[in-house]
Amino acid sequence: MEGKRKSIGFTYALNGLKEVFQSEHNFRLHMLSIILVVIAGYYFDIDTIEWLAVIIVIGLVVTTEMVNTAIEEIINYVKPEIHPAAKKIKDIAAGAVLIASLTAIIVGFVIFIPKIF
Ligand SMILES: Nc1ncnc2c1ncn2[C@@H]1O[C@H](COP(=O)(O)OP(=O)(O)OP(=O)(O)O)[C@@H](O)[C@H]1O
Repeated sequence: MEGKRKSIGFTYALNGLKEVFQSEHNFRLHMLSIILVVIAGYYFDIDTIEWLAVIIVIGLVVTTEMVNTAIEEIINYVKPEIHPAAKKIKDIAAGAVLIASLTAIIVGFVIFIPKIF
């Protein structure tokens, strides 16, 4: 019973991933970037620590993107009209995605630039 409830919860979580993938252009771009980074990781034979850094920033970007999308959905649901508070909340959530993405870019540069040149 407990196991079944857990698997239903997992199905809902996967459904959330599918929702974001289908509705968010940015999320699909992030997925493409992840595929390219993983290919680059294998190509340049990065070490274990470098893989860990790559995996952590990928998790950070995907998580913030999903939380940002959930926040946007909440605002669109509770405050669909124009409101300064709605703007502030969405801008802050978008800022979190920007910080996560910049962190990922910096980590990517630190790992791959010395291997390319
Ligand atoms: N209800 C609102 N009231 C005031 N400003 C809003 C409102 N909804 C959106 N905005 C402004 O428009 C920006 C874009 O919001 P929107 O909901 O379109 O997200 P988005 O840019 O489409 O995000 P994504 O591309 O991740 O879906 C917000 O960051 C905010 O500045």
